[in-house]
Amino acid sequence: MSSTRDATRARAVQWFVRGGTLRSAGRDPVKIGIAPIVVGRDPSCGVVVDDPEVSSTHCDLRAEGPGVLVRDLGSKNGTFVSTVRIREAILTAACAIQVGGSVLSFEPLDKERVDVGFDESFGPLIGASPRMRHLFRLLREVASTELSLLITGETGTGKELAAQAIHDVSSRRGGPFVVVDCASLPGALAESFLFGHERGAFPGANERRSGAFHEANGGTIFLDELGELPPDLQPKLLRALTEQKVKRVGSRIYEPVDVRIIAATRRDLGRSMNTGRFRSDLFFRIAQMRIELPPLRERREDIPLLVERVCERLGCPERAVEMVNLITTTLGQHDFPGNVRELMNVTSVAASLPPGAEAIASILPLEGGGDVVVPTSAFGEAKRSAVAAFEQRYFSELIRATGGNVSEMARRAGMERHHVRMFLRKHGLTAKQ
Ligand SMILES: Nc1ncnc2c1ncn2[C@@H]1O[C@H](COP(=O)(O)OP(=O)(O)OP(=O)(O)O)[C@@H](O)[C@H]1O
Repeated sequence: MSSTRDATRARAVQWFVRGGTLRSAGRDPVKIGIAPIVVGRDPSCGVVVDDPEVSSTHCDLRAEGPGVLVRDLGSKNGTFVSTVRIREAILTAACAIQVGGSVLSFEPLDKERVDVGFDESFGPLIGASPRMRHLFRLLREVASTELSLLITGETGTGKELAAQAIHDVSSRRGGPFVVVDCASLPGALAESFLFGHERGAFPGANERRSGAFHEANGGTIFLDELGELPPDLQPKLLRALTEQKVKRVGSRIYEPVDVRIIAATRRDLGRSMNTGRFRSDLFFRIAQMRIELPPLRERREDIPLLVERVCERLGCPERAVEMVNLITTTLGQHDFPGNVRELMNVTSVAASLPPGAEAIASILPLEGGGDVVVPTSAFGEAKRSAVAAFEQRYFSELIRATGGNVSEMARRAGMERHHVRMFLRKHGLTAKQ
């Protein structure tokens, strides 16, 4: 470990999580560990509840540090913990969980130490937190299999990077890695884009074309934003995955393809399944293994390592200590909605200014600017007004720093352009100066 790292990072800690046991009538108890267990009516769920009032994917449970996190997945009739309807809750004591007309009983287990290993990277992904180190171990294990994977996580958590890294160490690394953004599939041509077409299949189809699945033959196809896949394509994709064969538009012949699927989504697909937007059979076919990339705010221990990496990349490793101190003190409470992308952008901008420059402080998304908090109003109200003041300052400063260029603002903030515009509208700010 380098001296810079010694100076900026705490040493590795062990990770303790507290799981539990879930019992349902007539079934063996199920142990809840770090991997999420879905409760629902769908036969592929980890805990199947045969009750018409239970949604196909009703809720899920997984072990976290303090206890078991239970989340309702947008079920029709709700999830209740000891008669209280919840969206999510941490269970630390024995309780009853009601789903539809059925009651499951939960019992916590003692805390268990999770073997997280010492690797602080997997390909280009880095992280020092126990959660990320545990994930790197998991990624290494699944990379050597042929399982299809679903990677979930907020924007900027490294989903695409993880998919590419898995491909790069898998036995398919000699083959292609083809990225398909399901959110921008070209309308009526989406099927042809994925599976190809025959000459004359539709107006403008002047020649026979291969699709993304043909291009990925022998390699990996990465389906980004899977939740946006148009509903009419979902059964066709399911068939392609199940049979490992695809049919070009305008053809009757199924051609074999040898492709591994990795998909990613920011959208909560549990909710999409319950509203009928996403097919549960396709979900369970793709999510043979699920990988969840945690938001940066839940693994702040990663910040120093990521900041160091940016300084190294920019060719100024000697500024790592200064940057880590600056960012951890100034952004200690910041939620990082743009996650690692946002942190890396903020660090790059700050490190590109001369040491000690006053401008550094002004480009950081300051947390209330160090204002003294006087608790004169209720917490919720005080927090709302502090957040609103922060947003106002952050976006005003961003307009100033970028000359009002929305694409640049989105890049620096680690957000989509439409989110930037939403904040500008909310605070009556105008982009172009
Ligand atoms: N753990 C990490 N280590 C190093 N770099 C990371 C890590 N996580 C994210 N990044 C960086 O953050 C940026 C965003 O990563 P990526 O595009 O993989 O995120 P994503 O989750 O796919 O985002 P989106 O949902 O917005 O497409 C990239 O520049 C990537 O290099």
